Amino acid sequence: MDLVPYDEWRASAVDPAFSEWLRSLSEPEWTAVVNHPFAASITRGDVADDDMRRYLIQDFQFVDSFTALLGAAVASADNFESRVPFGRFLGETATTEEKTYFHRALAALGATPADLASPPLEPVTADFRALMDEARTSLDYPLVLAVLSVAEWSYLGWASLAGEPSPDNFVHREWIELHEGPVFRAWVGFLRGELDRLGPGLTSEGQLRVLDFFRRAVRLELRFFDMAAGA
Ligand SMILES: Cc1ncc(C[n+]2csc(CCO)c2C)c(N)n1
Repeated sequence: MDLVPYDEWRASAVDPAFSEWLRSLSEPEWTAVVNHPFAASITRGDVADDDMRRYLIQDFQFVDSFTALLGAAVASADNFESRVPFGRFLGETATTEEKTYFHRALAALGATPADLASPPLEPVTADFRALMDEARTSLDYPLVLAVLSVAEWSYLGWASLAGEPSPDNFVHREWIELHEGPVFRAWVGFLRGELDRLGPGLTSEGQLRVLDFFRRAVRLELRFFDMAAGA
């Protein structure tokens, strides 16, 4: 979508939230991520083991940089109240659930310890890690938020489309469960709320910089699923 400045867009928007400006200006890629055939295949539980293994091996490398970026959010947030949810998420999800899921799922798919420790990176994985490193080293809280929100909000998007029954295979079922439900929804709501709180007060250049990071992250999510689908 065209680059309409936030103040101009807000005047005629149904939902004038800053996060909604970021999302709607990231179309059509946003919708392509949420409705991606690979994600739909996860929700049906019919991704082939070889494809799921390749995706999760690359994603484990993604999650490593993502976890480092959560640390940058703790460090760069503008107040104590905001630091706490990042610290809680780091402790509860990133270091426990996600880690045990990856280890169990990749073992079940026949991956080796080397596949987890230092696999060859696909170009999109390297590019995504570079964007997260750029946000992390900027220590600019709205930029950190932009990249984190895309990762979490877009995953909530496809996982929310999962129907019943859940797949029997735990590799598929738990990957869906990690990305939906009330706790994950509240976490995404918190991230969006932070963007909505801070975005409107940025200069128009600052707002466009946040949009640039947001859009780059959305394009990388799309390329990541394309890679997983073997495209
Ligand atoms: C390419 C890619 N984008 C987003 C996510 C979503 N995600 C990343 S870390 C994390 C927290 C722990 O669940 C979540 C939900 C992903 N896994 N892979």
